[in-house]
Amino acid sequence: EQPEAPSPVAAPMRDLPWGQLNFMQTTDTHGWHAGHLQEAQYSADWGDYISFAERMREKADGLGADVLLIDTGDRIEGNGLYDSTTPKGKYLYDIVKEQDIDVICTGNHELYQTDAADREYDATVPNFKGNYLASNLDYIKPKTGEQVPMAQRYRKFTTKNQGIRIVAFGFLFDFTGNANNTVVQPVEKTIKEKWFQDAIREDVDLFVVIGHVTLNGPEYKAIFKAIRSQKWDTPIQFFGGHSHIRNYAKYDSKAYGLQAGRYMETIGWMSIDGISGKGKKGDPKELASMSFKRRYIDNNLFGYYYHTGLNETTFSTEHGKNVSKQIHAARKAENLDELYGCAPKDLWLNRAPYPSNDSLVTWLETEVIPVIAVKEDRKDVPRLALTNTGAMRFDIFKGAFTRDTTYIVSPFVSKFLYIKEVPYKSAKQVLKIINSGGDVFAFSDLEASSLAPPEQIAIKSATIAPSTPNQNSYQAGSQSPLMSSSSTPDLIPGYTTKDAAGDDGDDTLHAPISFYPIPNVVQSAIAMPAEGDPEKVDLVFIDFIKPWVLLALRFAGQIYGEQDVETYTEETMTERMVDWIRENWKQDC
Ligand SMILES: O=c1ccn([C@@H]2O[C@H](COP(=O)(O)O)[C@@H](O)[C@H]2O)c(=O)[nH]1
Repeated sequence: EQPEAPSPVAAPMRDLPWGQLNFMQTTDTHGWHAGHLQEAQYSADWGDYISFAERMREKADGLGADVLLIDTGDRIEGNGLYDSTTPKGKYLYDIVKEQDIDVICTGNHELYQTDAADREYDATVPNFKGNYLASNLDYIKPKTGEQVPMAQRYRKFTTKNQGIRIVAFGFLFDFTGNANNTVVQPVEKTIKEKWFQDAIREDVDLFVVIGHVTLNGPEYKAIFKAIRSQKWDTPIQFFGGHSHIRNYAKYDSKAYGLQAGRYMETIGWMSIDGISGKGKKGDPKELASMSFKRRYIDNNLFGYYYHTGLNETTFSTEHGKNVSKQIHAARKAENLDELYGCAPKDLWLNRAPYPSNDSLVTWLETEVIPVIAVKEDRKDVPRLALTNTGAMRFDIFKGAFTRDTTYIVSPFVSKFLYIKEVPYKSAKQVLKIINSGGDVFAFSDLEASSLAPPEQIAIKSATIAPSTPNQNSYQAGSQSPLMSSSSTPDLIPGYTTKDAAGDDGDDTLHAPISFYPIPNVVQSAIAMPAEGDPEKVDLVFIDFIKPWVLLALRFAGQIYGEQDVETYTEETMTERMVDWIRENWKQDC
């Protein structure tokens, strides 16, 4: 772990179930490869994860079992380690490549910006040659304009110890927000292609479908149906991503899906037993009693010690230690701990109700945007300024707000745009129309709900936890074996996942935390007349939501097009937010 990371947390644990074939999954890491430096529960870094994987593989060799590593994309955007450098990801690609990942694919974040997609093709694909799969994604070469597969479409391989024959695919959900140097082909279309139809007819022991795809979305349903149409009985293991949650799905008695959360908080663990290997047909009795089991591992060193049976002296491998050093050197070189201001209290993205004093969204809407959404030559013009809430990615904790925190909270490069002098009666309807996300958007490609943070895709209503101990009351110490909850009153707050297999998936017992839904967009009314409504306003909005704003305006009776939209600020919202923090928060925490 990084020297500045807090010590891991003592908590009751559940063991990992082992099978013939075991998987470890990361997804939506978003550059958090240094781990969480303000949360002890998730404080292990990518170097520790490398040590963990190496130790688990040693253990598997001893047991004659196999361990495969999976990563399902969105490795970038959302942390200073990626976003603070020029070019972005100056150190990240070399850090990520140190992990020995068996099957890896692309997320939507690798594709929003042209340069990020270029780097994916030029660095990550060759770094994981043969293991990087792009079943429905093409890249357009900048020099020739030639459209080529981003990486190979699928992979056929046999596991080392059990000789399990696998065909693996790597998908991306039907994403449409990609820059124009990539082409995402809808999954429904891809599964009709000859190469896919041939691949699902291969004689294998297991299909592994990884993807930056939610487990319960239409894409995996279609792939499951396609495979089952040819192989009614072959086991299928899906790995998902994108919605940032811990999740598990059952498609049938031999087809399951796992999704390992977000931001290096979770390492997903999946074990399969009763599978036929070494090309054997398998004992029908054994096959009938196949078992699929899952765990969500909290990413911290004490958990890693617990699961490997090792300790501070014996756990880390030289390789893992070197990668931790590499991360530390990168963080220092980029001065990621530079203090921008001291947050006076915790501000929660989803863990406090909106609106409320503890809501990060309320803070943005009422304190920050009214000050930063300003264009000097129009500063007195009444205006409505809108941003999507998904532009914010993480909570702000009381205390140091650093260069690193900036990108953790707001990594995007969006600027403010505006449409001049929009009739107020129409402009004021935009917020409501986008937030209700109703019929207006039903007939377009524009899902209004995708403007909120991704966690909200899966969780629609508030989950209110009974009062939990203060997070700051963490006690460092060693983790103890699982005991009944009545004998462990001091659980620390964290994930208490309920999924398709029940509520015993988390490796660490936590006290539950609350989750509150937030709107898709929020609005600040600025420089409004002291009395009455203005006739016209400038409608200011973050560039990411332009298509939604134009459509909502149309529904509100005003036809505007691209030609009517002008630049409002030269700086990004993130840059202006940092200026606000420097000016408004103390410098001495
Ligand atoms: O420029 C951008 C890009 C994305 N967003 C928000 O992020 C989510 C997607 O996040 P995932 O991690 O891929 O799930 C998108 O729906 C937007 O809400 C943004 O605000 N600006």
